[in-house]
Amino acid sequence: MQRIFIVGLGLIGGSLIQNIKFHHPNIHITGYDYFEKYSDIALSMKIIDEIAIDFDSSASEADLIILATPVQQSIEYGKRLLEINTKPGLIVTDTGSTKLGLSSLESKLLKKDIHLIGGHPMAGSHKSGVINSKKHLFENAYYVLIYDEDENEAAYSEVKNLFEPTKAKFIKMSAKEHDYVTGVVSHFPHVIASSLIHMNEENTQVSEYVKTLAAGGFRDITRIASSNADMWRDITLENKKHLVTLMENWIEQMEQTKELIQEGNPALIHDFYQSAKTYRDQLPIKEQGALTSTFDLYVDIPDKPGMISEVTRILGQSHISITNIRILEVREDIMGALRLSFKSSNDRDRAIEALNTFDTYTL
Ligand SMILES: NC(=O)C1=CN([C@@H]2O[C@H](COP(=O)(O)OP(=O)(O)OC[C@H]3O[C@@H](n4cnc5c(N)ncnc54)[C@H](O)[C@@H]3O)[C@@H](O)[C@H]2O)C=CC1
Ligand SMILES: O=C(O)C(=O)Cc1ccc(O)cc1
Repeated sequence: MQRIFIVGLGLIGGSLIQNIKFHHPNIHITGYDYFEKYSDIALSMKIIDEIAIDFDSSASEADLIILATPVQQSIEYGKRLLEINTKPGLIVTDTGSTKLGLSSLESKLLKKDIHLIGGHPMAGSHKSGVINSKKHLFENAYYVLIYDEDENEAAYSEVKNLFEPTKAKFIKMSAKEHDYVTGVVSHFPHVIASSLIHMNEENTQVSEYVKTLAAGGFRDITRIASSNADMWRDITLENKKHLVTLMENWIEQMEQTKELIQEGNPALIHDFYQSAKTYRDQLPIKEQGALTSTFDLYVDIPDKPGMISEVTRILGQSHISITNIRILEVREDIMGALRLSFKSSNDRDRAIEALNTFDTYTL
């Protein structure tokens, strides 16, 4: 493979291409973004070799195209490929959070000797843009790959081999199953997170403290409401059918929950929380997944002077970089916890070892 064309130089496109550039410096990478400034940034970061003048000319020279734009834009580019001249055996993959729309073009593209392998790296962040991209972003995350046609098997292996150094865990799935599952685990929770924020804002009319006291758990559960609205508009439109069904289920469940609260039976209310806790506690949350993008480590620190600098000193001595540090729940009379973020699981493992005189834990 000699030439890759990446369309959409944002968080995901930027991260993927950084990884490819690092492991395959000889592959020529052309980049294109709707906003010129993002192409300029990507060029200055040296993660692309050249900025495309337009989609058509760079697409016609490419051996592999990566579509990393909001999903509806990627579908438009997929359709455009049916209209223009492309190299024989061209491979196309995307990074979109929904898969059915683009994958429905697979057989048409195949007739033009274009091999579509849908892709969805199930890792990311509420932060967008090439500036936040990093080559480790997909380490240990699930990466869904999608194709239907037997003739696309070789292209599937090629895409998988190219992305293997990301250290993602590849799963092959149908587009239909993918859109249903991600609707449940990712898209619908985004709707709820944004709705909770709207609810908070409406209630500030009753008391301003609703905003002031919105910390801790409320911030955790609504973090993803800070995501890019263009991206979530497209995901919502593309996965509308599942989202409407999930919303109906949710409304029904909320009705039952309302009755549970109105009835006020302590044992049943306890069971409501306990059964949720039991199920959540056995989710595979230790692994990097769609809900985490950094490798966090919690360190218990006695509330006495110098403990935080002691932790950072030990890590510094062991040459382990911290990407973020946050102090949680430190009050005068209790132990505090430090949340340290690392860029890879390896760094976190080394930190656990280096901090062996402290109690450390991961969630
Ligand atoms: N953010 C996340 O956590 C994840 C996002 N995805 C998917 O990856 C894709 C990209 O998402 P991000 O990188 O997060 O978004 P982003 O907003 O960071 O980057 C998207 C880039 O595409 C550019 N763009 C928009 N329309 C364009 C067009 N018509 N032509 C060329 N460039 C265009 C934007 O200017 C932007 O630079 C989306 O389809 C999203 O659903 C997948 C996994 C995780
Ligand atoms: O910010 C988060 O934790 C996310 O939810 C990241 C994310 C966003 C979109 C995807 O398709 C997959 C992962």
